[in-house]
Amino acid sequence: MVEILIRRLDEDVPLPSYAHPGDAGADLTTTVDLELAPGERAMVPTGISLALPDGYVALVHPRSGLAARCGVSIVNAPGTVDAGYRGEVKVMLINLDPAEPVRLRRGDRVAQLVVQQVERARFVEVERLPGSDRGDGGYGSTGGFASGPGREPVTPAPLPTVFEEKQ
Ligand SMILES: O=c1ccn([C@H]2C[C@H](O)[C@@H](COP(=O)(O)OP(=O)(O)OP(=O)(O)O)O2)c(=O)[nH]1
Ligand SMILES: [Mg+2]
Repeated sequence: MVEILIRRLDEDVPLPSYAHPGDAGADLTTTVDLELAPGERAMVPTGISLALPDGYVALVHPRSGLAARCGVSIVNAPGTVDAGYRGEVKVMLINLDPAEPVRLRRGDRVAQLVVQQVERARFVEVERLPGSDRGDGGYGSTGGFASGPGREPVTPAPLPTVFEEKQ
């Protein structure tokens, strides 16, 4: 078990806690009351900052209960808390419900922190990559969608290039 140094930025803020032994995610709470209209997002403070050991990351994951009951998710899920980050951990909540606003109170559990070891990579540039069974097949290349064929992945339409004369 890894030890993580933690600072409370707000009195009474509970430390992240695992609801059950064996849980992967430790719950984070909001330090503010907030209301999110349908489609609205907010950067929600958790009142804690961390010093993760080198080689670790903390990922800010949504809670499935909030998602299932209220349609609340995290815009950048999972958020990445880098080992060197010493600022307040924040949660970018979004209300994806098309009709209902959602109200959250200070102390409500709004996200869960998953701590993981990470591998750092050295990126080695080459002219040609080694072949593989999959090759460049992706984005549904193996089939199996209920909607069947005929629906293509959405790709952005190119914007017309506008040249502005500089004076
Ligand atoms: O859900 C999140 C995501 C990020 N962070 C903090 C910790 C993280 O180390 C820092 C930067 O996050 P990220 O690298 O995802 O954002 P960026 O847009 O790349 O910003 P930067 O240029 O500061 O790296 O913001 C959070 O508190 N919560
Ligand atoms: Mg970054």
